[in-house]
Amino acid sequence: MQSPLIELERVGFRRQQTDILVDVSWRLERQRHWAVLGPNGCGKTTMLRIACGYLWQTSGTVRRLGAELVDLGTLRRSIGWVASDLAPRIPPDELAIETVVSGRVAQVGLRRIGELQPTDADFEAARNLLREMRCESLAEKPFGVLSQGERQQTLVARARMVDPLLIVLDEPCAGMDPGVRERFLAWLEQLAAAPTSPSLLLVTHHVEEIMPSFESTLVMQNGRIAAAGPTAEVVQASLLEAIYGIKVDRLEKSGGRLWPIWQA
Ligand SMILES: Nc1ncnc2c1ncn2[C@@H]1O[C@H](COP(=O)(O)OP(=O)(O)OP(=O)(O)O)[C@@H](O)[C@H]1O
Repeated sequence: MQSPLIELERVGFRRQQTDILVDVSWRLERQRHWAVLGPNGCGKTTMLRIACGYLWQTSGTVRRLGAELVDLGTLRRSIGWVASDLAPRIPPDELAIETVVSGRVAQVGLRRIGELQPTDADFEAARNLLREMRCESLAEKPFGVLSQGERQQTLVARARMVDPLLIVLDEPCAGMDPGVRERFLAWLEQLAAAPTSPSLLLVTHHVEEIMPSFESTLVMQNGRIAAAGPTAEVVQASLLEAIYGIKVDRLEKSGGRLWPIWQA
């Protein structure tokens, strides 16, 4: 049996006399998709940065790709990180296809790469990815003119250039209007349901963004795991009320998704 992609065992993270993560134990199996929920500042990003080897825990054990010590190069090629701090760093005049190709060397801005010149094969691979992900039409557009949804699609394609085992999407729908968001989520669901998809971790503040293929959900509160398991069991009105401190009138199911109706 293959080892889990990531295993956290009683992980803690402490900074400036403050416990940011406490006793976090969680396991991400290969080819599973998880959603991560939790109020602002509860430790979601910190936990994922530790899980992906961008930050080191101050207590507990983390196994990435089945080992406590993994070569950082291997780790970077195995995990794609798509977060809001990435898009502003992409040169606006860079073509989307170039942005995707830049994922090959995990560097932002293809034209700054210098010695590591991309090959025709890299461009072909990038174009194939965009085609497979049904966004080939973006290829020749400058990154700066893409919509929020198209930017996220391009960044996911970029993350896939190294054929990662896992892609982390940290609030990918932030700032999207409802139409852009729904189109992006439909596209994400197609990707998640495809047999070639890497594991996907979706951090979100909005329960309705948890698409049906995200069968598991992790909920954090105050640096601890409040619940983790099958989405349908974990995402309950009582839990949402407890973590967000606001009444839920009802939780409706539509299109395989859960939609909380918050009480005014
Ligand atoms: N290096 C650090 N030093 C001190 N405090 C930190 C550090 N990193 C994170 N924090 C604090 O830890 C808490 C958790 O931050 P984190 O970014 O993980 O939360 P989050 O759940 O991702 O929040 P959001 O939903 O707002 O993005 C926050 O209060 C943050 O200010």
